[in-house]
Amino acid sequence: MNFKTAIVRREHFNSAHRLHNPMWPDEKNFAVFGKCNNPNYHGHNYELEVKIIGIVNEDTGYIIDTKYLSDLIKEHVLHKFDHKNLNLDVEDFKNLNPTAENIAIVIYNILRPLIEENYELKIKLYETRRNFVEYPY
Ligand SMILES: Nc1nc2c(c(=O)[nH]1)N=C([C@H](O)[C@H](O)COP(=O)(O)OP(=O)(O)OP(=O)(O)O)CN2
Repeated sequence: MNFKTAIVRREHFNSAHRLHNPMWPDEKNFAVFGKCNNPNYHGHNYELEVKIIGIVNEDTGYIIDTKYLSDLIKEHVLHKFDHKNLNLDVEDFKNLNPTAENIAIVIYNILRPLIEENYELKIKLYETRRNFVEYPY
């Protein structure tokens, strides 16, 4: 039996950030990013959904063990991002604006090499209850 199915693991992390383009003057940064450009930074309670799509293994009934997936996310993503200032503490954002889009892409690029090639990986990241990003789309 070849059942292509998706399994999703949800995790969360809390991070501070500031949206800012260092190539622009302060006025333009404020005009584009508004309150998200506040130099004092601000925090979000991010909700992360990691979706793995693949064939269900006939022996286990699993696509991937959610405990294993959770441990991967914790070790490689949450450990780096949780209770951190993304702009100041996380190397991936030293030269990259930590928008929800860029955070989702960074998370995908961290996890992709850790997931078997024959599985699809999709990231959904909620920055607020009403704003979320999906990558790849
Ligand atoms: N395309 C993007 N637009 C915005 C991003 C982003 O990452 N990508 N980020 C922000 C702010 O950082 C923040 O997420 C917005 O916060 P807020 O305006 O408070 O959003 P809420 O949904 O909670 O509030 P509303 O009252 O519903 O607007 C802005 N844009």
